[in-house]
Amino acid sequence: MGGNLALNIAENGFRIAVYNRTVEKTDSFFAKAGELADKLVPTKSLEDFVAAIAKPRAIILMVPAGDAVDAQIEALKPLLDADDLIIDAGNANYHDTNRRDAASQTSGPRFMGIGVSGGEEGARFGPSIMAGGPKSAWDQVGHILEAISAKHDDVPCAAHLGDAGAGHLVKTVHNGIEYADMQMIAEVYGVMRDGLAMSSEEIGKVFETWNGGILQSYLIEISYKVAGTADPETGKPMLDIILDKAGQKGTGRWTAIEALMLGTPASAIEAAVASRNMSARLDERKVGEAAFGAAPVALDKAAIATDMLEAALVAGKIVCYAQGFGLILEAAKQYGWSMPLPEIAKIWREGCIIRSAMLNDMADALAEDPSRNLMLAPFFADKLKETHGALRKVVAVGALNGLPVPALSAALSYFDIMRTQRSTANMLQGQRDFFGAHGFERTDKDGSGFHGPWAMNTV
Ligand SMILES: NC(=O)C1=CN([C@@H]2O[C@H](COP(=O)(O)OP(=O)(O)OC[C@H]3O[C@@H](n4cnc5c(N)ncnc54)[C@H](OP(=O)(O)O)[C@@H]3O)[C@@H](O)[C@H]2O)C=CC1
Ligand SMILES: O=C(CO)[C@H](O)[C@H](O)COP(=O)(O)O
Repeated sequence: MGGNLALNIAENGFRIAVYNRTVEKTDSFFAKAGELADKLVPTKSLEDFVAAIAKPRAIILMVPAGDAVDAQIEALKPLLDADDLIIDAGNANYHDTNRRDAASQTSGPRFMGIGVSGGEEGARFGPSIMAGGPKSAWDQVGHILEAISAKHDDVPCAAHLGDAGAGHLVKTVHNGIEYADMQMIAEVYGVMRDGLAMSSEEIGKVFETWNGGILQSYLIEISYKVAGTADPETGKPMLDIILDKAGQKGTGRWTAIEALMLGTPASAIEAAVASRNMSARLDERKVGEAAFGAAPVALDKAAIATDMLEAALVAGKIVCYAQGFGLILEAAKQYGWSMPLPEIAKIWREGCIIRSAMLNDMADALAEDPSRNLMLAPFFADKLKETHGALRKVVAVGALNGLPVPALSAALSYFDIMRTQRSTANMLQGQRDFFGAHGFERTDKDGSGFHGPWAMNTV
């Protein structure tokens, strides 16, 4: 990622010094830089690297999140001036970014956290960039970040979103949405593979068709490419060769943790994280299959049409984005960050992993009213009215036939709960008051702290 960002910066006309702790990697990177070599200054020590940069310096770190970032900051600090700027462009936990931002304000150098999305290709040719930190830092480097970012109709997909960890929080939620979007695609893949006995190639063709419609997105595009690719070694579909154990580096989990901490619902994202955790327990799943038999039951071909799966995905996707934007809104309130929601939707339209046609409509809907639940914006409310029946059918057919659809199911439950005024939480409040005298509000009177007659009944 770091090497590709450096090449992107060089290609946009900025001279850039580069350093990697493994010197041979810097040498081979420089040797392969071709005509961009003129704009690159390879260095072999941190001292040489710092000396090669014009003051006030701006340094981008692209190393694994956590201890490596702290270690790199500590190594750089004695070599830098107070008005120099360190930019952490990795997938940092935003609480770490808040901490590093606070520390930088007492002793310098200045600090900025930016989220970069788009994978290696995005880093090289135009990622989406979510920046947080002091406005003065954005004023120093914003023009470079905008130049290297992806463009949507010539508009840069890079923006300053707020102070301290605001950029990394938005990148984390981006990844949480990425997890849910990917999981829901995997779930409809499962219905087609195990329920409808479709081949990988057939499923790939369905995804390809969907990519021409409302679901047009990078993730649907790569899904049809993954489904349609054969293993060069065996000639079998790649999907039949890839082990069904999903990895994760932590950003999806951080999103779920953050939602729980902020008390905002992100159930589709939580289901996606839990699904990756379950997928990783292959040994336990083998024992489970031996004990109970595999869950999936083949469906009658007429039980579900692929159009219905497409509509279910549309509904699920709207809910998952509504939850993601709701989480960003809640964090913005908590930290007093500006967090321009329409701007966030706009910078996700190109360059990043969750780029999709729907983000255009989301940007418009959030511009109308950023604090409204996205599913209530007229455009998305109409889409949900058209598609929630399909979501219900897919979840029901899945449940009845052992085809797990946890993220779609979580999305449906959220939709049903959030459109129902009278929930079942009165029972929870009654239980809480019974065992702990926690008190409740009444439907027929103002005020709080009312109690039921339980003590009397149990004496
Ligand atoms: N891969 C992706 O698609 C994306 C990754 N990211 C984020 O970007 C960051 C980098 O990821 P990526 O490029 O994929 O990772 P890589 O593992 O490919 O590269 C990591 C880099 O960090 C260096 N490094 C590792 N540990 C240390 C350390 N303790 N001190 C100093 N340098 C260290 C490595 O040096 P050496 O070569 O010597 O090992 C290498 O240059 C991560 O935070 C990741 O989450 C963000 C968006 C997308
Ligand atoms: O940030 C990214 C894309 O936006 C990275 O690709 C990220 O590492 C993917 O997350 P995970 O490894 O947990 O699936």
